[in-house]
Amino acid sequence: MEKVVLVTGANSGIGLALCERLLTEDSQLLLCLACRNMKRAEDARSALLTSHINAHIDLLHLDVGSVQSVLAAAQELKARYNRIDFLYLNAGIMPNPQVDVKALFKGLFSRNVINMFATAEGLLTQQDRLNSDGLQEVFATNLFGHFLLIRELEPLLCPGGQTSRIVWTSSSNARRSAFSIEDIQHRNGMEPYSSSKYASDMLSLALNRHKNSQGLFSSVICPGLVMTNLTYGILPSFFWTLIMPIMWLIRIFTNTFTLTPYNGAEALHWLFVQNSESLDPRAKYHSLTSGLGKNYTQPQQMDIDEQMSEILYSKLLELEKVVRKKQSEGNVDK
Ligand SMILES: NC(=O)C1=CN([C@@H]2O[C@H](COP(=O)(O)OP(=O)(O)OC[C@H]3O[C@@H](n4cnc5c(N)ncnc54)[C@H](OP(=O)(O)O)[C@@H]3O)[C@@H](O)[C@H]2O)C=CC1
Ligand SMILES: CC(C)=CCC[C@@H](C)[C@H]1CC[C@H]2C3=C(CC[C@]12C)[C@@]1(C)CCC(=O)[C@@H](C)[C@@H]1CC3
Repeated sequence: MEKVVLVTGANSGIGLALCERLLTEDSQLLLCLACRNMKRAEDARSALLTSHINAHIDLLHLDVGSVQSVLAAAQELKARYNRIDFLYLNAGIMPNPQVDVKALFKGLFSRNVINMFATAEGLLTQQDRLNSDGLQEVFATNLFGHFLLIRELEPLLCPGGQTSRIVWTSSSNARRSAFSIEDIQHRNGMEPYSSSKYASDMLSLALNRHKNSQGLFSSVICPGLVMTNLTYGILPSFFWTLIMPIMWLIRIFTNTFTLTPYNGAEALHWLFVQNSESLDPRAKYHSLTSGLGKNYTQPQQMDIDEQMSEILYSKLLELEKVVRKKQSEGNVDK
């Protein structure tokens, strides 16, 4: 039976590279590209079809940052498919990033330099805003929209007698100290990206606890530092051009500088070919590239508190109720 695979944020960067790799791995795949911009989705589909002429590629309009769009997309998916084998939750944003140049230079001459290049700890802040649903945009896009999608797709993800898999594109930038259980949307801080990725790590653990018995397994990965639209948005383009040779040089010494989307998608692809029983729910699977350019995947234990992940899960369920109520009231008003 052909596998049904859905990828969010599939039209560029790591998501698009993943699609390319999945089609090479399994030509029978039924691949669905879930994107917020249909022109970009069409272009991605055409690009994939040039190297995989007979591939079965569907498109779906999905803005994960919008409650209404997630609910409509889920309805459409339930009409189209009777199960989903793999759900890759890859769409993500890092709006208005600011690099702390002083901390960068200080870090360059410290013993922490390798960790700084791997995680950007202490280097990055972002300016977030409220979206039209009244949610913080980074939280809504990177975490909550995906949570709502999972909840809506439960009938397709837990069909009974079969296993399904969820894979989150998280980050090594996910940090416990950037997250507060009192402020899960990160309304009050300057590191919404780090907070949202830490929340996705915790949610994955909670999902495993609640859903493994129904055949649903969740994992998280970090693609390493990859040059994509997201990273190009962090510094002016002339600066990237200037430091690109340095980046490739650093790559010889740090395996986390995967740099290309193909390399960054390594752990996502690796998980596709693993059995669900062999997965560790507490591990983050890292895409790594050696100095000689060899790709591999390595698990690393996550710094997660079981109890806090359970509280986060309950808070997300509560928020789900609130947004659903708001949504149905909005529909009645129309
Ligand atoms: N690049 C890196 O070094 C790292 C990236 N990551 C994570 O990898 C994932 C992919 O990012 P990357 O490939 O780097 O960057 P890209 O910007 O190339 O890809 C992000 C994708 O997400 C889509 N997207 C953004 N917002 C929404 C939305 N509201 N609804 C639907 N789709 C949306 C984008 O669509 P559109 O083209 O329309 O904007 C795009 O297809 C992200 O989750 C990111 O956090 C993690 C660690 C490191
Ligand atoms: C090479 C020199 C001299 C400067 C570049 C410095 C930073 C711009 C760069 C250092 C570490 C990078 C990094 C990311 C972005 C760019 C850096 C801050 C990420 C935060 C990108 C998104 C992620 O999710 C992380 C895993 C990356 C971690 C490292």
